[in-house]
Amino acid sequence: MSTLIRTSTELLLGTVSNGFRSFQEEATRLNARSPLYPDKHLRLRVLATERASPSLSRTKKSSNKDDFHGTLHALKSKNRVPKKWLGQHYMVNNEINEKLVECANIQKGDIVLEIGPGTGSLTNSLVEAGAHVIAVEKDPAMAELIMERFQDSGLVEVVNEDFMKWRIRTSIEYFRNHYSAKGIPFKQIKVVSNLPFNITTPVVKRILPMGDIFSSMVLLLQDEAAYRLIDMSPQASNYRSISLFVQFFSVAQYEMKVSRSNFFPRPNVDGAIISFNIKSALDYPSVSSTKSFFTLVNMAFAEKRKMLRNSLEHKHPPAKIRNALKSVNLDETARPAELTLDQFVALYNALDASKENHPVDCT
Ligand SMILES: C[S@@+](CC[C@H](N)C(=O)[O-])C[C@H]1O[C@@H](n2cnc3c(N)ncnc32)[C@H](O)[C@@H]1O
Repeated sequence: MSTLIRTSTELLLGTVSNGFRSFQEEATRLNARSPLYPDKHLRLRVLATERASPSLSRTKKSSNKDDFHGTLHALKSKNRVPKKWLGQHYMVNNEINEKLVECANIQKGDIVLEIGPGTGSLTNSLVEAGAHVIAVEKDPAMAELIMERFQDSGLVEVVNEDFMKWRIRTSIEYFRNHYSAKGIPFKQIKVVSNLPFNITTPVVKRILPMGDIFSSMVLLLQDEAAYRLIDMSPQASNYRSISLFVQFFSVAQYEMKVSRSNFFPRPNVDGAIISFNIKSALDYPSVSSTKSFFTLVNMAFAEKRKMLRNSLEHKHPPAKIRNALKSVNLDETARPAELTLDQFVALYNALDASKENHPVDCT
């Protein structure tokens, strides 16, 4: 079973009115003395954020724990350095957190899985909406921070694990028992996360096929990745096998663009909010095996510009592919990016049916 860390002490941040000088002075002081800004490039980005985001500059005297200064203070409190390899770009605009909560339609009593809670700014908005949050954080320092922060809420369970290695089904079963022992009705889980950009696709691939556990997912991710996931129009430059995967398992929607100036440290790209309404298995397109369907799709897209009759030839003889293409009204020169999901399903089923009609001769 994964390490479950129950929260222990209340907020370490307090108010941020304890003598913060002007932002420029503070940033310069930290740059000189602390490993918080370990390199020149990061320091420059911090200053650029200040220049590009006057609304954040105005929050200098604010006591909001999740604004720019609150986040800086939380990180500084125990010398926590933003780790680039963990995608630690923290949200410093609470309006965006509230937008994520709104897109996920969080209601009191909902159970939410948050991947990468960081300093807990989104977690806090979820808790304020009345959700029970299971927060999976890879960085032990951030797990400890969030644990301390939400100790008294009784609404946050912190798991210090790499989400990519987290055993979802076993762990959710554990939480099902845990919540029912506390008299909390267990229902399908909503996923809400400001994701580290580098694990976007693997997270989507893990969550979407689990429609029996998860009902929806709202992600803040890299804008470019967002288009790759939701572009369902054949021939579009972003159209690829992951777009078909998303469409197969969910109904996805682009909600809004999020400027890079809302994060600290500021990333080199903008973000976007995408919501996924996760389908249950009954609503999947009809194929004999989702696994072998996606093997076919991936094989077809491995060389996107190649004709299907060539890219699928490792799996099926050319005549069989030609016949299958013809039987579903596709040109024999068709390429993968020209097919809709429905056409891929029809092609797969035609190839699958001809397999049944012509069993391999073993004599
Ligand atoms: C983009 S930050 C978001 C932090 C916070 N939710 C916010 O909105 O400010 C991503 C967070 O995910 C954590 N993280 C990175 N890789 C992870 C993984 N594989 N599993 C769980 N958490 C991860 C990072 O440590 C970081 O706290």
